[in-house]
Amino acid sequence: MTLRIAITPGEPAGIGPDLLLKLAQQTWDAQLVAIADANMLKQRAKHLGLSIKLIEFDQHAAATPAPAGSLYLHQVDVAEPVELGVLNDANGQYVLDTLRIASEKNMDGTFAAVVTGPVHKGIINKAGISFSGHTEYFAQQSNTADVVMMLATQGLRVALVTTHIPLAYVSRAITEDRLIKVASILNHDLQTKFGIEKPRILVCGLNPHAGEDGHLGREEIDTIIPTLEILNNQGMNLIGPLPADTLFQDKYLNEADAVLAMYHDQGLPVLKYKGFGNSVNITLGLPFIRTSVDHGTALDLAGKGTADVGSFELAIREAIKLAQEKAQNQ
Ligand SMILES: NC(=O)c1ccc[n+]([C@@H]2O[C@H](COP(=O)([O-])OP(=O)(O)OC[C@H]3O[C@@H](n4cnc5c(N)ncnc54)[C@H](O)[C@@H]3O)[C@@H](O)[C@H]2O)c1
Ligand SMILES: N[C@H](C(=O)O)[C@H](O)COP(=O)(O)O
Repeated sequence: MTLRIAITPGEPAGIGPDLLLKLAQQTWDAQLVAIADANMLKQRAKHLGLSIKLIEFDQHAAATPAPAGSLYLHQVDVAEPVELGVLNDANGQYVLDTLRIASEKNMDGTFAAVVTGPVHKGIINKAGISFSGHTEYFAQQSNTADVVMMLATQGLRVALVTTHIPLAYVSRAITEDRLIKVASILNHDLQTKFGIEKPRILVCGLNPHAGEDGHLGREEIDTIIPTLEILNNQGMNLIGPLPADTLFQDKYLNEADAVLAMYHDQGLPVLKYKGFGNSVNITLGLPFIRTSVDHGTALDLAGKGTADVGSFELAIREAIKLAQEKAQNQ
């Protein structure tokens, strides 16, 4: 059975459309459907010297993969013409509309997964729409209280307790409740989506040297250690809290299935240093499959044809793989 995968190229002035057009030059083992503006894609293809045939998406027709050099399209109009590398808040609503449609059509079963290209959070907010990231947006749209951001590259998976919040709020956001929910979703999805029977998860402390017995902060003693105890008593295999500056060594990572970091810039710089361009962002805990790139809009590279397709390609491959496994298990 051919599965349908929604693709949102993201910010139209960034590299998302370039990468999708490049990837549409090959054939895929799924029906990829771009949710985007046709004229914007055609103009970008022309600029990049790529040939592209856009095929109107009909969800009632049989799902078939597009031939190389073509792409199924669900039309969403940009509000204003797109200038390469130049953000325009008039198109903020367009970006959000592509995400809303992808979400709705994953929820109703039209698509088996969504792969998202990079969006610019700032310009969406400048357009008057409160937006902190796809992870939070899809959670809200699907009425899911708790989801987990996990990025994965060869040999390393990093999941986050907190995502796109100011650093000043992180300590307050690390509660027993949040830790239990995040660790449970991570543990469950490592078992069900990645086939790991009893995941071994390394948990970072929040403070330098995991708080140094309370001398450098008390979150470990007051919240993290007691919560890990509760979860380990329930059968999980959580190791920590460990000092985040030294846990990212092969001798620890080789024995682990994932690292749980307390906040965005504790875990992701390590992951991206190891695997930028070869990593995938997966939202765990959603009622549908969502993968994404490991990079942003790279406005400096839009239209140049030099942006690396590696992460977008991996995100599509991972979405297809997860969707095929889900279909087989249903
Ligand atoms: N998945 C997403 O939607 C996502 C992910 C990360 C950042 N962002 C957003 O992107 C915007 C810009 O963020 P940023 O400047 O911190 O990060 P960025 O990833 O856009 O750029 C950082 C650097 O990496 C380079 N780079 C990025 N992608 C590349 C690629 N595919 N090939 C080669 N080089 C690449 C850029 O040229 C730049 O030098 C922000 O609004 C941020 O929130 C979105
Ligand atoms: N935290 C992600 C990263 O650094 O790659 C990125 O901001 C995208 O997050 P969403 O998938 O929630 O938009």
